[in-house]
Amino acid sequence: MNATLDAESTTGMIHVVAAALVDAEGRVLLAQRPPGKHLAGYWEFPGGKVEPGEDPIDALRREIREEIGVDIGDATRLIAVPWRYPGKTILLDVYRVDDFHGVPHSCEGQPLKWMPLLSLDPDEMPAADHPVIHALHLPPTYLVTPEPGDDDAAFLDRLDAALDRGVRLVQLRAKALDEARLIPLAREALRRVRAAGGQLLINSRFDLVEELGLDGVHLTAAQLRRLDERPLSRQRWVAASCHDAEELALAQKLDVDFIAFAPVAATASHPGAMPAGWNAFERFCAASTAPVYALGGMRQEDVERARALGGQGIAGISGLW
Ligand SMILES: Nc1nc2c([nH]c(=O)n2[C@@H]2O[C@H](COP(=O)(O)OP(=O)(O)OP(=O)(O)O)[C@@H](O)[C@H]2O)c(=O)[nH]1
Ligand SMILES: [Mg+2]
Repeated sequence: MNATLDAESTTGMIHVVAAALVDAEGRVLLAQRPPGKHLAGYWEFPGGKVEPGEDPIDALRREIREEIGVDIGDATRLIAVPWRYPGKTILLDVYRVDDFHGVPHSCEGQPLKWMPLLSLDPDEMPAADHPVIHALHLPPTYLVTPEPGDDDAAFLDRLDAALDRGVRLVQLRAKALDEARLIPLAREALRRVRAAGGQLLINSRFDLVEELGLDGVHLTAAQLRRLDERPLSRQRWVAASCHDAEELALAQKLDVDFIAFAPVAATASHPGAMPAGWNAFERFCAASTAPVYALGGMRQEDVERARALGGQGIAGISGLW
């Protein structure tokens, strides 16, 4: 269940590096864990334990050479998941590798298979890998719409412009609209987001997700306090906003798929809120098992910084709209 780790419990954590090796067709390589080992039979990302004093990237190169006989080029940080199994706590530190030399083959007798990114099946992978699947599916930017004003047509034009710029994950945040306006607006926004190959979540209103065929809900921190179980099936996204470690624990208890941590920097949309800063963002990402977007005062240029600190990317209202 909830695998949030506080500072004390991270001591004794086994640091495991693993590679999501992605080929030119967008397939990812999985290896089956051998009989008799921890989590035998599950399909995992190739990798293994970092040796004492070893640099994680060196460990990744070594493990990938030993296990599947390929040399890796650039490896980009994807997500590090702190996870507690009975009797064993790991930090599953996963890198995405699109650049590798050689044809992967089984060096230790383990079965290998290439899976299309969108067909990864959580049921056949270890629990610590479930957030990694999400991190592979989520884009680096997450657009949160501003409150629609009086002009729906102008709002939808701005949405189209964001989609044209490459935004693929959108949260419709329209808390002030009554249903007579909200429902048709959500339907039209969904049509446009889908036409661009994107996904649309709605703020708060999980009750509308199935009815409108939306891709999920984004919960407020207040909802995290009220709900006692995940409001939607695993087939839909459940995201949440968090401001501190206490809210992270609530989000993880509800098993949310990803998180927006706010406010990282000062933002015009929430002028009274005290920015938490990048150091707090990095600590929050390290404690979270779920992918985390930086929210609050973010601009496109901040994507790399957020990723370098262990985040999924940036979420934004004004900076992406
Ligand atoms: N490589 C890898 N390990 C994972 C993944 N997910 C996950 O929970 N693990 C766990 O992380 C640890 C990886 O360690 P490992 O590959 O070095 O070790 P092992 O258990 O195979 O055996 P060993 O101790 O004989 O080397 C195992 O406990 C494994 O169950 C994953 O996607 N890739
Ligand atoms: Mg291994």
